[in-house]
Amino acid sequence: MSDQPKIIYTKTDEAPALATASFLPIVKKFLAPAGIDVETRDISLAGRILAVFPERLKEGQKQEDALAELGNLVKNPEANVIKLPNISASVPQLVAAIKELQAKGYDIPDYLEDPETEEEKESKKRYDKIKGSAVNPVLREGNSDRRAPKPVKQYARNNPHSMGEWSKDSKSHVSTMSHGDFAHNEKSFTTTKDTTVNIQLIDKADRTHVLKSGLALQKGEILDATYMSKNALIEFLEEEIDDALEKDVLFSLHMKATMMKVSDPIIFGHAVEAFFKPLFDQYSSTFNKLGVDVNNGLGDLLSKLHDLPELEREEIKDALRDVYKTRPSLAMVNSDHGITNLHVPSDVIIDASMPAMIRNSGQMWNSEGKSQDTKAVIPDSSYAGVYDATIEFCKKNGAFDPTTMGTVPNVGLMAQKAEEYGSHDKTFEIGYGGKIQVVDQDGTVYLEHTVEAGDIWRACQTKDAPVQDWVKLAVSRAKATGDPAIFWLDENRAHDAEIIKKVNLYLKDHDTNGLDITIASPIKATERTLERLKDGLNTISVTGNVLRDYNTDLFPILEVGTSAKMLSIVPLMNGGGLFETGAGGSAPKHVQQFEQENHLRWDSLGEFLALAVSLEHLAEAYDNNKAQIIADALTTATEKFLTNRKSPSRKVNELDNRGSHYYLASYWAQELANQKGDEDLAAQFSSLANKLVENEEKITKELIEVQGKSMDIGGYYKPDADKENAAMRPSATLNEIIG
Ligand SMILES: NC(=O)C1=CN([C@@H]2O[C@H](COP(=O)(O)OP(=O)(O)OC[C@H]3O[C@@H](n4cnc5c(N)ncnc54)[C@H](OP(=O)(O)O)[C@@H]3O)[C@@H](O)[C@H]2O)C=CC1
Ligand SMILES: O=C(O)CCC(=O)C(=O)O
Ligand SMILES: [Mg+2]
Repeated sequence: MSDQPKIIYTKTDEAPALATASFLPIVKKFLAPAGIDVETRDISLAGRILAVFPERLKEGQKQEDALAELGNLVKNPEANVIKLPNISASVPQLVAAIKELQAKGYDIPDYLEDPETEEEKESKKRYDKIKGSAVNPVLREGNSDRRAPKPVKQYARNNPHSMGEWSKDSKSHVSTMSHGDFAHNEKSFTTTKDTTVNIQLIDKADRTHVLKSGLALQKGEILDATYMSKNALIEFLEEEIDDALEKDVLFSLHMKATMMKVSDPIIFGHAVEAFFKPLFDQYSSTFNKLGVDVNNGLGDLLSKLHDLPELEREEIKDALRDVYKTRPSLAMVNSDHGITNLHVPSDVIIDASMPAMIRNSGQMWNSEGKSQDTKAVIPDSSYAGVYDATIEFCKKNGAFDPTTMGTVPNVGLMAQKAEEYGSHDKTFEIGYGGKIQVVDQDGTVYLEHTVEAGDIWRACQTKDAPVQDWVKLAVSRAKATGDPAIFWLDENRAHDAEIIKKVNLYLKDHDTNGLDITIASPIKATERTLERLKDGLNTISVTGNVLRDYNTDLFPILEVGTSAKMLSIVPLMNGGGLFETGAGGSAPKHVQQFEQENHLRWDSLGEFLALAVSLEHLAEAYDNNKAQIIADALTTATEKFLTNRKSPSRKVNELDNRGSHYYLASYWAQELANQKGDEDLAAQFSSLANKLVENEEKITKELIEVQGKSMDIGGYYKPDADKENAAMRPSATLNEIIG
């Protein structure tokens, strides 16, 4: 380990990046007296794009590959990284970021869906690595421990967020496939030796197409493979579109096109085509000529129509209007601007979108901006049952009550790209019907499926060491809390059956005396957990990677209103710490509001919580008592911050993100000035505390006065740093105190 303790604070995108411009100077000021360096690394979407085209950029434009550097660091015991949410870019977002950078004078290539020259192919390859969820899987060299800290729960109990009422007659429901999907086609096995396999397709003419070669598998690793049948999917979508019309509910598709960056955009594209089928039947050749890519949503089609002569364009728009008349209403992302659920694949992301719907009485927004019962279409049935069970529970029991409900922390299997979220390089849209095989060098076939052209086939890996670490983490959380822990695993699912064997084996490595640790299928686990939750009881959900993602938005959003208030720790397998700030995303809607009226409603509570645990980790690793005292003071200050309700308001001309940072700083300095554990620190912080307290009125006035006007920070994906800093630090008085 190096002598100098260091915390890496990531620079990301959208609302969290704005918040960083205000909060980071405060962090640096408070950590310096303990000799702690705080360094930033740019892993924003724009930063990651620039980092991969150094040969095309001028000196001064080039950017280090910070993600690669951090990817190495997290395998190191000295890693201490605070990770804010970043954009997991869908193609429309990636293209928009490229355009902005090009306009700013960066000579980077276009993103071409169908590259022809070698150079174009190479550019696409680099962009495809940046696309989707490309940051988190690289940094997450550990499993996930996410929970609502006690003061956050207490705050929600005392100040409950709004919860939409549930009616027994609600028509809202989940629709999922009953055959032909990933869940039903899964096969799985555990390797008994280190080996290398190929994935190959033998077509009906007996030709062999190697889809992936040299895939290394470690002894004890679980490999599973499955596919989504294109025909079954389309049949399902068509039935559900008709059913939504008949039941008079909104049609809404819920996917994870960002993390499942290869499979889910294809499924999304099929939904767009199925929904607007009459349009595609009539104009498919025009759309082909225009290069419309349905996987990028209706938005892509509409923007490409601009390339047509006016007459032709208007004809198609009329035809589109006619289609809407014969279809069920679509759930809207933004009814004011006519943005539907099918416009952009990254607008409706299942982990956040389903809980938001459940919190809103099971309803989504229609084109008139009103709430309406909804059919939530989740094609693959592997995990859809969790939402179905929750919705049915709410119909029966009414909405949960945040003042009395319990809590559901999560211990998630995540390390080393576990399970589905690491499957992209092994996911293929099948070109020819035939047999797809996973085969080793000796010709032994481990897994085999018969597939048709257009099916989506994928393989997932789950290494053994992460499973051992996950079981250990589950036991340690169960011990620390005394709460029951349920492994959400379905013995009837091929992959889960392999995991269950390991769980039973590795539980024996631990003293589980007196602990309540069980295994139940996701649906049964949901039902049991919800019963307990309603009665004010806590249950740890121990899940695989996808349910980790789903549950850590679902329960927090019901319990405390948002997953931004979660403590989200990734104990790295090699001893370092990755501290994620909250469990949610980068809140694009907050940036829109900020640009319109200079009010940022982003709540940095997740950053405060992450910083405190990062400091505790550092204090222990470096035996640095000052760091521990600063961490304790931050924890107490955060509690006071909650009690005094200094979180940002949603409304303009009230305390926003920046004002909330002032209060945190003021409480933090007061705690440090008053503590007795380190006189030196107390002396250093006492004048700072006095200045912050004395200037409360002046500072908050300065911070609120600037609001109400539009704000331009010179870019969306790559704002102008000076403009951003000026915008996020508008109080001259506070700036002078913080320095
Ligand atoms: N860890 C990561 O890096 C993650 C990244 N993402 C990425 O983030 C982007 C947006 O994803 P999306 O699914 O819309 O989810 P978000 O979590 O960004 O937003 C959903 C809503 O949650 C509320 N919210 C989230 N965070 C905060 C906060 N700190 N303070 C107050 N409210 C908050 C907001 O509600 P309201 O509008 O009502 O204020 C927001 O609109 C995508 O690009 C996605 O890929 C998503 C998840 C995790
Ligand atoms: O990495 C991403 O794209 C999203 C991550 C996420 O939603 C989560 O970890 O909860
Ligand atoms: Mg998530």
